[in-house]
Amino acid sequence: MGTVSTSGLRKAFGDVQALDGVTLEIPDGSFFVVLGPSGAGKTTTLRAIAGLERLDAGTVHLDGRDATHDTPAARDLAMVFQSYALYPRRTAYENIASPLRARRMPSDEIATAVERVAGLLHIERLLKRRPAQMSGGEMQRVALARALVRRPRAFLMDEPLTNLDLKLRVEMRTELTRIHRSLGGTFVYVTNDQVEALSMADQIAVLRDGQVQQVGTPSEVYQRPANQWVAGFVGSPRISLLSCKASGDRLVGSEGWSLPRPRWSTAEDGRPLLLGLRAEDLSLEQRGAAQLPGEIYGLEPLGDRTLVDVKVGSEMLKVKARATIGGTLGEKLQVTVDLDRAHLFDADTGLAVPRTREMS
Ligand SMILES: Nc1ncnc2c1ncn2[C@@H]1O[C@H](COP(=O)(O)OP(=O)(O)OP(=O)(O)O)[C@@H](O)[C@H]1O
Repeated sequence: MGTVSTSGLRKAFGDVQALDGVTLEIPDGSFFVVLGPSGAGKTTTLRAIAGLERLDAGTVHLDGRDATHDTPAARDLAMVFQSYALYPRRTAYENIASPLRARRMPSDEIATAVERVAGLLHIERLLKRRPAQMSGGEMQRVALARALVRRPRAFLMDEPLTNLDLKLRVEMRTELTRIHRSLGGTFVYVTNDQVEALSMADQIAVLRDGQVQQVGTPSEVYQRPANQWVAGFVGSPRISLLSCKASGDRLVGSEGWSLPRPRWSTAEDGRPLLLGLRAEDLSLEQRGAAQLPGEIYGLEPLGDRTLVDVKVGSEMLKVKARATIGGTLGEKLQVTVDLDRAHLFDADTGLAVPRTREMS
């Protein structure tokens, strides 16, 4: 088993409220990602689970049992840090074997376990080398292998791919999800990289200023962000937001535009709203009744497509268009909006406007 739950974790460092009531239910066997910007409290959450942080309030339960006052060792969790923290004088084999040696496992069993995990991480040929003879990416794999060689209750990983170059990072994302599937343990993985979170997680908890903003599957967090902040943090390019109000069967923009009111919207007439539109839900092709008038402000060719900045009054939309799009700066055009995929947020609270049940 490897269920991890936290309830109302609070921790202040001087004036900084690093954790402000963090409650998480991490199911056994899940790949659970804690996502948030720098300073959100991700590392502190992980350290609290590991027993490395003295909490001001809150509890940590492991497999349903209160472990709040257990020592780190008694919790039986393996932690991988951003820095590899390998023993410099030991070979990769000895580094990976060290947690098993500490548990006095017989050496033939250790050899089998190290070979198995080395195979999983494709590092068989590195086993005789010392850290100084390895690249950063290789050391990172050895550090992961050292954590994965045991079968702890759960694996806690703090941005373990941060020090890798982009190509290796992308490869390791696939590797880690594959390893998770073949090992089947609980992974609690901290990152500030939303692509990493969306591509690897079963469940994502989005953290900001020590508070959980939303917990959900990657598609829930992306397609049904709980609030304007999550909508802006998850997704690249960033979601565009236009101020508007609902009025009868129309949405009326502060910049003078008007769109049919989305069928799913429960927004109250006259209340200040923000219409959230992702770049892929906008098009420069003329179809349908939902169109916004604007002018081209910028063109960013990305190879397979072009990102177009369109000015709508004083507000800006990012549109994902075909690579072959023509168009010149200042050109007037209409942007087609996929209203079923649009988002509405209350401009005062930032909370997503609830959707009618049949459209949710
Ligand atoms: N030992 C400490 N002493 C003082 N302040 C701390 C300490 N540890 C963390 N903090 C503060 O608590 C807040 C949360 O820090 P934490 O490291 O948990 O954030 P994070 O989300 O992991 O950020 P990053 O992505 O930059 O690692 C930050 O404002 C940080 O400066």
